[in-house]
Amino acid sequence: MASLFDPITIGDISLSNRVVMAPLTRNRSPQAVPNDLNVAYYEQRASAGLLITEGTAISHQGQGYADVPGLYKPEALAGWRKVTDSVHKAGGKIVVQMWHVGRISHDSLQPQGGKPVAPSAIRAKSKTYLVNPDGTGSFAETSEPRALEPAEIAGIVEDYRKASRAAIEAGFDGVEIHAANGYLIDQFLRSGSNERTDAYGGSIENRARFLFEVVDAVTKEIGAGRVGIRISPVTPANDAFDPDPQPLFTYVVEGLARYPLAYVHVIEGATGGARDHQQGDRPFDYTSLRAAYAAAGGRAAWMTNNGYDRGLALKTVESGEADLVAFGKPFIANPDLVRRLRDNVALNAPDQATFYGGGAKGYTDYPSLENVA
Ligand SMILES: C=C(C(=O)O)c1ccccc1
Repeated sequence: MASLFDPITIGDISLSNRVVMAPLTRNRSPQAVPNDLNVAYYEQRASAGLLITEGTAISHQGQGYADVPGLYKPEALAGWRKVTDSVHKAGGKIVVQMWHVGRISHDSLQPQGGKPVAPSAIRAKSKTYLVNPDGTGSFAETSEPRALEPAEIAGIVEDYRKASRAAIEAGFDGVEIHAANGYLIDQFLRSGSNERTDAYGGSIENRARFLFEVVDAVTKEIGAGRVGIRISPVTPANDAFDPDPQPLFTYVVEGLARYPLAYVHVIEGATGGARDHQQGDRPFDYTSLRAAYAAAGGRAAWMTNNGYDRGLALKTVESGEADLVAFGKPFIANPDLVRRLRDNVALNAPDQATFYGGGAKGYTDYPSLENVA
């Protein structure tokens, strides 16, 4: 029977424990370039079995929020190299979450102030984070997107491939493909955001086509053992919707089973919200999802996320329901979360007011136990 604190090897990546820092957008990398404050933030949390970086844009077009990092500028890759070197020196492992936001963006953030791109020209009822001329941050309505021309899609797949190569060259142990939370790949998957009538729309197979083109390109480029993928079958985040998620995501995981991936990362319920959130007329069956993955030959580690506390995480790993558990907000406020979970020590409470934007306050100033001893 495995414990949350046991080592595990996921694909080509050996981890010292099964506590994962979930990707957390913090909007503290102006010009999309990781800086020394970001280095300190990740280094402080290097005792995690695995760090997954905040969403990191694969291209300027894939950028949807102010001050999030990228993988598409040489200076950004140099900044990430400082992060990966410091995390490795501290004994940690880190993968970068590769992100294309699709329609969850704003004209002011897009190349030449153009429209964000999406499977279809359907505006999301959602908001994005902008930095005002006076430096203050605020959330604004996402802009009306334009539908991608079929000929443009191969270029975005190429951007994922290039970003995955750049990630390895910047010292990352691997990448996570962001296929969750109503961003571009998820926009293709869900019928609520994909009304295409070409080979990328309509049937489940067609709506999943873009996802598998990305998985194919990235695993061929850096090896499947360095690739994880994040999915969120029923999240309503960013206006994501599909009335029948069970067959859709069963098809997705059965396809993922063809690749010897490092891990599959599943957000259970509404991201940051109710674990029992459902879309359509029946509760989503996560046990069946994993069973379908295994029945199709899938052997990658299974990582779960969303609203886990210590007790549920211990039970979930000990029961074998999951191999790893990812924690978001608890890692914001507890750089030494692994030690606190292991020793069953009270957690610092996160300060929601400093989640997005700003500097060290609410970012690198949360105390570790050694600071308070
Ligand atoms: C990358 C995000 C996600 O996956 O939901 C994100 C972006 C902005 C705020 C919170 C989360």
